[in-house]
Amino acid sequence: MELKHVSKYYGEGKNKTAANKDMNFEIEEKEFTVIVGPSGAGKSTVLNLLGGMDSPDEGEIIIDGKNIATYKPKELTKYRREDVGFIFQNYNLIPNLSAKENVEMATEIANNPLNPVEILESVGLGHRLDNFPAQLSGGEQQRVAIARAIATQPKLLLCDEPTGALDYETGKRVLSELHAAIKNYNATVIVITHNRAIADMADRIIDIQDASVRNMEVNPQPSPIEEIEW
Ligand SMILES: Nc1ncnc2c1ncn2[C@@H]1O[C@H](COP(=O)(O)OP(=O)(O)OP(=O)(O)O)[C@@H](O)[C@H]1O
Repeated sequence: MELKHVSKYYGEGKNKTAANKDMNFEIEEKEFTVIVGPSGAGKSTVLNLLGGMDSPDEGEIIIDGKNIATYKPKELTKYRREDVGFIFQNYNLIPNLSAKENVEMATEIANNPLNPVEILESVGLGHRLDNFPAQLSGGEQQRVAIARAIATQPKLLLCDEPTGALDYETGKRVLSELHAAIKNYNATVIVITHNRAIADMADRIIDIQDASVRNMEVNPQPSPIEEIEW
């Protein structure tokens, strides 16, 4: 995928600010990419653009040879539903649905979904199928969110601070499950993080500052997750 001269503005007149300004980068398929940068730099904005939750004001976003920046709302909905999985810091589960029902929310509208029970078992939650989010730990809730996101095998897994609310060990487990999606079904994974240590496990590190790409590095030897410490 490639971003070419992407800009996104918020506000009008003298309040107009660029959340993304002439943003350019490329990501190869099946890579684990980490986006780092200070608060307010424009990381979530670019993730939302990649996920078709919003459209840029300028530039092109090329995914699988298609420029999604030109998509109409209906095409964007289809793209989000079929090609993208989202993971958020605060899990975003539906409180009054069980773990299994939360995953079924995604699989019921998908074309080739995995089995919700099997996918929950694969993230170690086979014994938690009927529990509600409030009955689960933070790490367990995030693993339900991962199960929900990967149950439709999206090409693109977009994660906004997925370990931000988790302790060290649980954070590592969540990262390892996100990484497994690359091997398991050829996903491309992009993770926003404030934790630069996570960059050691990435194939690619994109550093965003002041709404633009400050630096991009390809990591020739990503470390196994078990070896990363922070
Ligand atoms: N919906 C919006 N309306 C107005 N301004 C916005 C909106 N979304 C983002 N911004 C502004 O755009 C800039 C970039 O925000 P963004 O959320 O992308 O940063 P971020 O790097 O993800 O920050 P953080 O690490 O704190 O989440 C900020 O100045 C923010 O205030």
